[in-house]
Order: sequence, then structure tokens, then C-alpha cells
Amino acid sequence: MSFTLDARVDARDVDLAITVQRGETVAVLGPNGAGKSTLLGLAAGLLRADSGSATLDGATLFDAATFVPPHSRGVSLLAQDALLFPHLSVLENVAFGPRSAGVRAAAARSMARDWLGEVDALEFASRRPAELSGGQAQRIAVARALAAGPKLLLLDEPLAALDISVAPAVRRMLRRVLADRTALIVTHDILDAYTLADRVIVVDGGRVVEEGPTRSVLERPRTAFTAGLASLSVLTGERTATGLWTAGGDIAAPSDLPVGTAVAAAIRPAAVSVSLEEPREVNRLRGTVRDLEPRGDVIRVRSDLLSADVAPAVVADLDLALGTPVWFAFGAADVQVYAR
Ligand SMILES: Nc1ncnc2c1ncn2[C@@H]1O[C@H](COP(=O)(O)OP(=O)(O)OP(=O)(O)O)[C@@H](O)[C@H]1O
Repeated sequence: MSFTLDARVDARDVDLAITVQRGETVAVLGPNGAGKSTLLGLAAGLLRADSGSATLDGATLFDAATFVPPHSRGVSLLAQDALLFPHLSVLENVAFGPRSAGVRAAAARSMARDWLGEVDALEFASRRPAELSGGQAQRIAVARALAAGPKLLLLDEPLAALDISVAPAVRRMLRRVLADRTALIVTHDILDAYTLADRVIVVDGGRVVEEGPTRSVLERPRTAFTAGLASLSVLTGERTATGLWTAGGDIAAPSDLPVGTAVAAAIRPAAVSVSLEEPREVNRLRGTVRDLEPRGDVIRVRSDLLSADVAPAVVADLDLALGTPVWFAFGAADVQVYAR
């Protein structure tokens, strides 16, 4: 076990318990105000808990009697913005951590060069932060965080401030450097969770509401927030002999779960079609159009129960608008049933 935290911040109604295994990257997802930054603040030592404790590799970071200050924790926090020292060169920025830890100047510079190489940014060593693009500055910030030799790396939406044209390359770099590291990454981007994290924790209302391996949480969401993030429609109901019973009607779906089990069913919007007349498909549910959202080359048609991705021509042909009553249809094989 590497990092454990079980702590409360009463004024924020936050009560979180999490564990990160050694070498594991855990993504922290959740709506605005859920408590994600509070979690990072507690781990980094920027915020004090009212009660609880945290340990890192067996050493106490805080408890009722102890509070290890941020710089002595072996924890590095990488913020959304690079926050480099503007008056220092890139190399000096990265060498700062080792220098503060007592490493001699020449050795610290050599370490800094190694870390700059690690993030593909050696060519910027002599520049000042003002001469860097956002993506370049974020690479330097990663090198600086790693050069401090942290046992736990905290990343607070590290790609959020980047131009979408540079984010993929920085994400690839992060994937490489996070591979064997103990890290917590707060993100709003499901792609970060898929590409960077071994496990995800979903926080809502100051509590952990879902956790597990990234794929299983995102493919079998238990909360509306996670379902929305994963772009899945989730229907809840009870297992029947042929599928499941839901408030919207019976649905045919394959499943090995016993009849009567409380189940949820996830359906991808791309697998759902929309019509005005009652369709022939065995799985058909009535709905009312609540929202029409352009998403690339499809329009996402949302109702209270289900969403469907359809071609713009279909929206035009059916004359869909907010409030239009419609039928949704989908195949039994497109329904993923799991226990709630
Ligand atoms: N400095 C603060 N003082 C008091 N309450 C705060 C402070 N910062 C956050 N809170 C409250 O604590 C709760 C958790 O907020 P937190 O910033 O941790 O959420 P978050 O998940 O990081 O949100 P976001 O995604 O918007 O950054 C919220 O109710 C918020 O209003």
C-alpha cells in the first residue's frame, strides 16, 4: 500500500477515504464542487483536515497529532497552469527542487537535463518561461515536479489549459512518465481517465460514490454523473427471464444474472435509432426530445431516459424539435446489463 487518506473537512462537507497502491495512477472524476481540489489540497498539505489521517509509504503525512509541511511530504503537485519561476531559465526551474534538497549545482543541473529529456524538452533548457508555449511550459512543469523525486505525484487537470492541438502530445508524454508512478490525477476529460489511469474514483458531494478499474467504472456506470461522462444511457430496473424490467418498459437483453436482481443497463447512443412511428424492434421505448446537441457529424437526441446519436438528415426528415414525442429502438445485443 502506498498512499492512504481518510479525512474530513467539515466546512466543505467533505469526507473522503481513498487508497492509491504503489505505482498506480488513479483518476479523480466528479462534478464541479465535488471535492476534488480539496482532496489534492489535503494530500499536498495546502489544507488541514478537521479529523482523519493520511500516510505515504508508511509515514504519516497528517493525523490528530501530526502535520508534515508540504515541502517535507515527498508529494509534488502539478497545477493546471505551469507556474514556473519567471526569472529562472527552464533548466534552473527544473534544477530548483534538487537544489532545495541540498544537491550541488552541477549535479542538480545534470539531473534537470535528464528530466527535460524525459519530457522531450531538452531543447528549451536555456529559455525563460515567457518564451514558451503553453504545452512547452507544461512539459517543463512536469519535469520540475518529477525532479523533486516525489513518492506521490498530484496532477490537477494538467491538460485543461492547453490548446487542443497540443494536448494529445502532452497526454502521450504523461502516459509515459506516469506508467510506474504513484499518482492522483484530477480531470474532467474521460480520455485522460482511459489513457492515463489504472483506476478511477468518482467524487460527488464530498464523498467517493464510485471506484474501480477505469473501464469497468466507465462502461458500467452506477451514477448519472459517470453515465453522462461516459456518454452512456443507463436504465435501472430488475432482471427478468428475458432481460430487464424498467420504468420505461420491458427490455430484452442477454445476462447471466438471476431473475429479480436489481440491475442497470448501459446503452451507447450510437446503437439507438429514433423514429416517429412505433418501430418493429423488440426494444422500443417512448420518449420526448429534451435536447438536440450537435456532436461532430451526428446529433445527440436526448430524452429523459435515453439518448441517440443520429445523422443530421434524420433530425431534419423527422422534423425533431424540443418536445417532439419519439420512439427509441435498439438491439438486445447492444444492452449491457450489470448488477447495481
Ligand atoms: N477555499 C474554500 N473555502 C471554503 N469552501 C470551499 C473552498 N474551496 C472549495 N470550497 C467548497 O468545498 C467543496 C468542494 O470544493 P472543491 O473545490 O474541492 O471541488 P472540486 O471538485 O475541485 O470542484 P471543481 O471541479 O469546480 O474544481 C465545495 O462545496 C466548495 O464550495
